[in-house]
Amino acid sequence: MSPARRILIAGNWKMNGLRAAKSELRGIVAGLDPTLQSKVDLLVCPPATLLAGFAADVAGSPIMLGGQDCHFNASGAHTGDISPDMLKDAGAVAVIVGHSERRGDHGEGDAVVNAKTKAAWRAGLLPVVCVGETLAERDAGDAAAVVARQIRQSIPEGATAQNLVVAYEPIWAIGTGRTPTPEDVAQVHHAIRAVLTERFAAEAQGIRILYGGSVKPDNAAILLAVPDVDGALVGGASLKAADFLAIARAAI
Ligand SMILES: O=C(CO)COP(=O)(O)O
Repeated sequence: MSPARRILIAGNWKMNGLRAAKSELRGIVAGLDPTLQSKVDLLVCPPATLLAGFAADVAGSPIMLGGQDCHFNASGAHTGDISPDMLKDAGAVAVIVGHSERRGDHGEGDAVVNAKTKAAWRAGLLPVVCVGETLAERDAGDAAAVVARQIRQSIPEGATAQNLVVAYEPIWAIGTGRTPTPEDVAQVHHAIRAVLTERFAAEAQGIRILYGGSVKPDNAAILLAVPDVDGALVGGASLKAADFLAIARAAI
């Protein structure tokens, strides 16, 4: 972690959470002590159905809300899709794009992720662009190369330290309880920083790169201490306020 980059702990609730889950959000708001607030940014990405209802609960707190995906158009005939402008209108300040579950379940390639990133920018949202290799790619020794290619193709020109967050999520580590070694995480994050530097020069030093994939309270400190890891994108463990806060505390 460079002191120039503020730690970001983001929770991706995925397709989990009914209105009653508001109690967890309230638990996060209540658990934010001054030390945590001064050192860590917190982002909660609930299902889109909960965003507008959650906005009132985070008002006046530094907790940010985000969407989990967006369409690349601002509006139009796209049944079932949600535009970045709609997310913003509902209270989001950020949006996850290119999550491997979107890439896998919905066939979204780098070009679509690139278009969604631009759409997020147009709406004034902070995109969290996800990249990560499959187990076969990791076993073939291609993890860094695959991720570098995704970074080159998924991130449009014009990225800055303020308008982009990258999340490295090895697909085989998501929801499995398996994580890469700190050395493996360091190698891929270093490769990501190198490609960002090649493309965005000095701006790259300020772009936050999160690690995601089976981050839990008991492994968070080790993962967050890895060089070039500037925070975490947390799935399952973000659903409980106590776990999410424990991960955030492990970062400081
Ligand atoms: O995909 C993830 C976050 O976007 C990671 O999920 P888990 O933390 O449940 O492995």
